[in-house]
Amino acid sequence: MLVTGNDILVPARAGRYGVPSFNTNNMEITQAIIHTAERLRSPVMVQMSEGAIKYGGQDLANIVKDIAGRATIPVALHLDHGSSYESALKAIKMGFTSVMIDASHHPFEENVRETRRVVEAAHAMGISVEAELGRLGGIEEHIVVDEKDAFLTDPEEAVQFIEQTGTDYLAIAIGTSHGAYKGKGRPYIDHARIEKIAQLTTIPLVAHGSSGVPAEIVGRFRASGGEIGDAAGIADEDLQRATGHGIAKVNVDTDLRLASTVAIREVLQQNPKEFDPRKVFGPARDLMGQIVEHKLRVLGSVGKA
Ligand SMILES: O=C(COP(=O)(O)O)N(O)CCCOP(=O)(O)O
Ligand SMILES: [Zn+2]
Repeated sequence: MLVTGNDILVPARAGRYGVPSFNTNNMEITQAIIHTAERLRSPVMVQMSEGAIKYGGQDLANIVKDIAGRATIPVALHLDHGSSYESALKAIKMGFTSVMIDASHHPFEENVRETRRVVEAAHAMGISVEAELGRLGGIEEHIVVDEKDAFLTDPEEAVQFIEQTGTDYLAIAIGTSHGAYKGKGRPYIDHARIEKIAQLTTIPLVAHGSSGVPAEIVGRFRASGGEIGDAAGIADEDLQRATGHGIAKVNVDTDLRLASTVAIREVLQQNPKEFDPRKVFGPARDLMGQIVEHKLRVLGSVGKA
């Protein structure tokens, strides 16, 4: 059933498990996410960025809402990285049940103002809100403190921000970053910072940039003709530690992108005569389903629905 983000994330924070929020850009990705979560009795969030809305629009939102609405598990449709009040309102009109306003690149006061505006409007319509404080970016473990503090989320500021905005959940910068290159080797995650923020706050916390970029998928990506550099993702153990300390929403996009591309490349390479799209997109859906299953198990949300 289609629910709000709070319906999923408040229990997750209380239960000290994480719920993945997977990005979607088409029907097969959406099916892989929701059908796998339903099979494993897990709540799940499906998110569309502004790029996905540009690409699939109301058609794609309707596919997500329809599959979510018929599912027997809680599913939220979330706007990822909404860049403005207008973008958040547009998503709510499209039927999203959770919206992010990402004003983290603005100074604190402006971020508060922008976020509070969206919170007031969204709450009036029963929609949950995610905001962001601090800026994503991989950090090298040896990085000097003041530089690291320059963009990681300050725990005291987080308390102020939540009080002043009323946001339902908060994306925090803790060393993760978007994409396939999250640092040299195992990215450094500032667990002390997560635990400090969790001690001072009660709302669900969000980790962006949480794809694992599994070596096996990267190897198959290369073997099937893909070009990718020194890719690295977030270790499962880091996610498990973080979800035990307040992280309730875990964003994953890159892993699904890599898996779908690997499956498509492999099918076309091994079957040069193939041109039935179902024979190409079907295996992509299956491999993405395996990625979804792994994440649900790592984050501990299996059986929570
Ligand atoms: O946190 C993440 C993804 O993290 P990941 O790269 O580690 O999967 N996201 O919010 C996904 C952002 C996707 O935006 P766009 O559709 O514009 O490319
Ligand atoms: Zn993100």
